[in-house]
Amino acid sequence: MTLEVHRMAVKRGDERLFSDISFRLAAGEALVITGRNGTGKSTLIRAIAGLLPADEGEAIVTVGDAVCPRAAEACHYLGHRNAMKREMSVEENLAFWKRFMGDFEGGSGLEPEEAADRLGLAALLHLPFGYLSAGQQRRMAMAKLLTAWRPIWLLDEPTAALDVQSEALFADLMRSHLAAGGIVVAATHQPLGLEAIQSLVMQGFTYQEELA
Ligand SMILES: Nc1ncnc2c1ncn2[C@@H]1O[C@H](COP(=O)(O)OP(=O)(O)OP(=O)(O)O)[C@@H](O)[C@H]1O
Repeated sequence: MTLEVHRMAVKRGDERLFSDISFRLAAGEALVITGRNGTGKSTLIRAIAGLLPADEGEAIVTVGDAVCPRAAEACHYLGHRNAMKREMSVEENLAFWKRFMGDFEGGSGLEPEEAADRLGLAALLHLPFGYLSAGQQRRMAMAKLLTAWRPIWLLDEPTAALDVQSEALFADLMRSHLAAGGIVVAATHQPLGLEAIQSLVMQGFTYQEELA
């Protein structure tokens, strides 16, 4: 499979934040988006996820020779916020996301217990999400990625609030995802611990692309 972002431009309000953003990733490849605050990293991730309209250009997902009619359906978005209900238990939150997201063709997600276990937090499944520490909450949000198979992970500052061990755990999860034929696009100010990743530096209205 491939993810191709073709000459994308996005406006917020009346202002065009960036234009002519293009890149192509194949199965097993990762891209890190960096750049100063406010240059549009989150906006680009959200536009690829289909959560914001592109002013120009588009994200195209192909599986084999076929173009996916709705690219967003191949994507799993993890934003700044964890997107979990504080009053519901961790298990209920993960079960909701599993049902809501569903699996994309070619894979199947884990049960909530197993996903939480992968993040080393199975013992907290019965607790309301709001009782967890900030780092535990972020790890549970990562468990969400495992409950439904979506080949393209779109991650916005995924490792914020994580300790060193959790960062390493998440790097392992990303490596497994890539090894299973997934694609990772991450906006981050911190190193992700992945080898041989592509890099896109947002520079406001212009940008430069380089291979790390
Ligand atoms: N709804 C909106 N209307 C107008 N401008 C907006 C809106 N939402 C965001 N912006 C502006 O768009 C710009 C890009 O925001 P974005 O969150 O994409 O930046 P970022 O590169 O991810 O920043 P950071 O590194 O701080 O997370 C910012 O200047 C922000 O103020």
